[in-house]
Amino acid sequence: MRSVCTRVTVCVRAQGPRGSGRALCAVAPQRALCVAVAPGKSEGRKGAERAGGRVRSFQEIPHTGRSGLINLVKFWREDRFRQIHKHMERTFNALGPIYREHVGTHSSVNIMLPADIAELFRSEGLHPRRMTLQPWATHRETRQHSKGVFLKNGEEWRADRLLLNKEVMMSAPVQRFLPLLDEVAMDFCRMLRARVEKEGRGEEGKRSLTLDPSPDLFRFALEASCHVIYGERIGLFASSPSMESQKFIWAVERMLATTPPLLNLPLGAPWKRFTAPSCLRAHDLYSSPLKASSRGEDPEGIPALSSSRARGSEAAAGGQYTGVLGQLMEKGQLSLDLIKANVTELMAGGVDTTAVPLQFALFELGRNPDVQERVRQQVRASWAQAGGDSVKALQGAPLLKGTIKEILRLYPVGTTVQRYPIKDIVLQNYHIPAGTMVQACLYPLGRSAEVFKDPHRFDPGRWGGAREEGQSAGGFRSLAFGFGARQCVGRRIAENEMQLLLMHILRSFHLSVLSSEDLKTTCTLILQPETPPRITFRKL
Ligand code: HEM
Repeated sequence: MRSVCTRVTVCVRAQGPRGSGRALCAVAPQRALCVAVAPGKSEGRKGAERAGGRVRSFQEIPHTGRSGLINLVKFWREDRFRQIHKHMERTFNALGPIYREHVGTHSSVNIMLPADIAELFRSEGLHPRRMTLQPWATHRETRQHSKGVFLKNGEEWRADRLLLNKEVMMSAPVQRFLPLLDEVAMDFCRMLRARVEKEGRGEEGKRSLTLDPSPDLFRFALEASCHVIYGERIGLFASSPSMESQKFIWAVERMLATTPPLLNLPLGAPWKRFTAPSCLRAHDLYSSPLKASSRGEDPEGIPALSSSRARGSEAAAGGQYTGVLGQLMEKGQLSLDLIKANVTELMAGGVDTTAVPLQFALFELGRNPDVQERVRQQVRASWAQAGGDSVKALQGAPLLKGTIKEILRLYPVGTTVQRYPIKDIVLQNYHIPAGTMVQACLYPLGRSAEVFKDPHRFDPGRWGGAREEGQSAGGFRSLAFGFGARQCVGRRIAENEMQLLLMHILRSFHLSVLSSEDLKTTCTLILQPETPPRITFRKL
């Protein structure tokens, strides 16, 4: 063993509301400490070969400090939770492509190279237990979660997930809900155009306005999710949303706000806040359409949504699309409790996950005018060819898809994807026992020069056609939505929602930013800008 001076890293597991393997909050204390590093630690596969074919033991994996307790204390004291992505990047640079972390009672093995990630996913690892967000979840379940009890990807989960996939992942339902997303995206642009015209500067018809679009993007994502999930608009772009919509928005906001603390500390104060009367009311309200429909009576408080149920059956009879909820209820294959759970999870997972990458996308397009123009040209050509049909136009503009992939490469919403291999595996020629928590670290992967040519360049074209980097070298480079049976169930909603919005924005506005400095980012539940970027929208 040799030893090098590096910073100690501490991590804790914090699974996201999407079951998304929001993996780590970590800390790199400022004081440099000496940590043991195994031979060959930074030499990757070459080092492994030099070990003479012997598979090295788990203990030999380079690590960031042995005492979980000390690490945990430092972790809290130094408040490094928020810089976990940067910390991981630094640690890989210091220790090589695999390292262990130990904090409190949690430990993980971290990897970042596509070949290792492929090996991990092929090993059919178990997924961290899907976090139970529903208000009707028992406290016992949450305790189990905190103790690290994990469910297998068992039959019950799989059956539930396959039914859900039929409503949100497969091509036929996606084609049916695309117009719903498109309607919201067009409304967003209409609203923004009116605002630029009213509040902007410059001559009429060419005015520009600089603003922080994050609150509007949040409203867009919430409105779009509701439209797809409930088949109903909640009126967030209306000049004055109805009282019922306001209550619903409040309920969703409360649910989103009270969930994150639970993920790290399921017991104690955060749990009390989560179950506090006001919050429970929020949850009740939030799920009341379902509760009421299960009682066979009109739900109180949310006429907009209750009427949607009534209209839903009429619409269904007329062959109209009734939203994911309507479809699940009509088909009746899932119990009402499971429908509630899934709808809650879709709502919890579907708002900031898309609103935040859209902030990054507007920023990157704004600071890369040439790229912006290339994407716009393609969008315009495709729009003209599609005769103004948004859904067809999307297909003819692959740079939009490339833009989203590129944004998620540079700014992955969840910084890691986690698995527990069900059998022993070998990574970087180290033995990894079954049941070890292994994390694919997406932020360092996306910014690695070993994996991407010129990784800091924003280049949506790198994902297109023959040049597609993700494919050309064996894949496992674009993993923001996870992988396999457990991949993000909202993926098709998210991809299409973001692409449609960007398409309409690029048709309507030229984007620029005041400063092209890199954005400072922070990792709370998801990776986001420390301060939302201000964007200048100039009417085209
Ligand atoms: C850019 C947007 C998004 C990203 C990057 C993202 C990312 C992820 C990731 C990494 C996972 C875990 C996958 C795995 O472990 O293999 C996940 C799971 C999940 N996501 Fe997303 N997500 C996004 C948007 C959404 C949206 C819009 C929804 C809902 C409409 C959603 C709902 C979920 C749910 C319910 C799960 C758990 C699935 C399961 O375990 O069965 N996500 N997401």
